[in-house]
Amino acid sequence: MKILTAAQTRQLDQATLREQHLLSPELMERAATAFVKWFSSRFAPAEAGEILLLCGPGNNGGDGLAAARLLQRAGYRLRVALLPTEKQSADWQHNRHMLPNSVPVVEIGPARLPKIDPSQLVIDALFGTGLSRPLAGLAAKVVQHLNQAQARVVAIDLPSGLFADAPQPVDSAVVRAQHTVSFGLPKLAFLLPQNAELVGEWQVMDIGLSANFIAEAVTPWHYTDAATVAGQLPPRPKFSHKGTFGHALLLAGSRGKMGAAVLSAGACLRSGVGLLTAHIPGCGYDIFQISQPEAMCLTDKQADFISELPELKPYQAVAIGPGLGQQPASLAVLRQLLKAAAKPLDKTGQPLPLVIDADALNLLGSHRALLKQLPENTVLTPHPKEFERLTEPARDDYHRLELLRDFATEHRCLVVLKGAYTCLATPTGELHFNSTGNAGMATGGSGDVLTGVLLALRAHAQLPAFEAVRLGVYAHGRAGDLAAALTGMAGLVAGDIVRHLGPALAEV
Ligand SMILES: NC(=O)C1=CN([C@@H]2O[C@H](COP(=O)(O)OP(=O)(O)OC[C@H]3O[C@@H](n4cnc5c(N)ncnc54)[C@H](OP(=O)(O)O)[C@@H]3O)[C@@H](O)[C@H]2O)[C@@H](O)CC1
Ligand SMILES: [K+]
Repeated sequence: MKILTAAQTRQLDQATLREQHLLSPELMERAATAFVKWFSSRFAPAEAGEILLLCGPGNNGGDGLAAARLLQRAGYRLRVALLPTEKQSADWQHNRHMLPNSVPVVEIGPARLPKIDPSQLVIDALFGTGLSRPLAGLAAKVVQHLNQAQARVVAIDLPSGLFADAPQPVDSAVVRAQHTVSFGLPKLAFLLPQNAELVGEWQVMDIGLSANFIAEAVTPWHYTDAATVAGQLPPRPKFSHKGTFGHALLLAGSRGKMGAAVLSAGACLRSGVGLLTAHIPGCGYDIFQISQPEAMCLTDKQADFISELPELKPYQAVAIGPGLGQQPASLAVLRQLLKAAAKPLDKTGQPLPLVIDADALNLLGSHRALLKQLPENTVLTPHPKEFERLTEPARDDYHRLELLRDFATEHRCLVVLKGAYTCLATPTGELHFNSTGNAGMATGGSGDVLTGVLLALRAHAQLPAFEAVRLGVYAHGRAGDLAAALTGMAGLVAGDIVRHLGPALAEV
């Protein structure tokens, strides 16, 4: 699914009207109907009590007025407070005219701010994608008044005052919504941690916007959902054997961190790899062989950390990093690996697929000259702190996305920036936000599991690099969601994610 800018969203609106021969109030009616459908599925009239609808001057306010009419017809009680302005949009005027007289309407003034109880349900239809500057004056005052009231707020399309696709000036007034009900496609602002408390829980309602326009729209931003990855995992042919799905090598573990190697290996095995060999420090031999009998095991001459790179010929993909530690000898192994992987090992001429995680990323961060040696399409899986070590501290979430895009294009690699809506940056500068996963996955070992999944999918001969990583990120999150449905978020441990990888991959 694509994510468009606010400007593209307006063009999409117009394209839909032209293509479907609609009058613009008809599209607004669709939006309002979709909003009311969501609203009534969430709040019964008795629970909602008297709803306050805050209404701005543009089409967002128009959506609000149309929704007010539909809600009243559905048995809800409400009052409307209008933000005074010189001009209102044509569709606003149409819907103002259509609003029955039985709905009380008042005009807001500096000395006439609407009364809001903490228990009140407020619908925010002040501003949407047409926001052209930060809120000031009376509009800002209304937003501050609303936020102070600590009422339950449902925003139409966007929390008012929030830019859909651009950074927010510090201290600008933005509605804090518990729910945001948007139309057509998700907005970039919804996916950034800095906006989480403003947007609340969000959903996108389908209002039949032009599929042709969306297909042709150019955007670096994408959202990976179930439809995106459906059918992407190649079927396992009847006459396949374990060689068909690749032989993966995992370099992981050090004294006290063998769990990372075990989890990563388990995830790799559960993600369809043909064969897995792990190269681990000597101290981990019993731990590893007992807990992962399906994997083969090579032990390093060092007991506590990895100091040797095995012969790479047998392998179709290599992952390095989980629980690795940052010993100079392990750095030397990373160095040798990058050098060896860059030389094509087989007749395809492609470099050996690599997945780099955890301490291997930290080693890259402290020896940045090595970044120049990353083979094309190497997969890096940093969390924000690890990413900062590879680049620089980000001023805000938008700046971090810029850094991410620049890094992936400069080093021609696939970077998986982990977090809520994990963002995959590609060598061509696309950013793909993932839809699956939950806060229960913010737990030790979760990243090691992801590395194992990606290792398996990169070893798969029929999956191109980008598709493999996008699918792996999605399946990892989905496995976390399936696990959390059983354990709850607090009770979730990384091993639960491993146990649900099979069902998650079966779904796609
Ligand atoms: N596209 C779609 O798919 C669909 C879109 N739909 C709906 O339309 C919404 C977008 O509507 P919209 O374009 O009329 O913009 P909206 O946010 O209502 O405000 C514009 C007005 O606010 C003003 N204004 C701006 N900033 C301001 C500020 N800081 N302080 C004060 N004033 C400010 C601005 O004035 P100006 O910038 O011209 O000075 C103008 O008067 C969208 O969010 C969705 O709800 C659905 O109906 C159908 C499907
Ligand atoms: K709004």
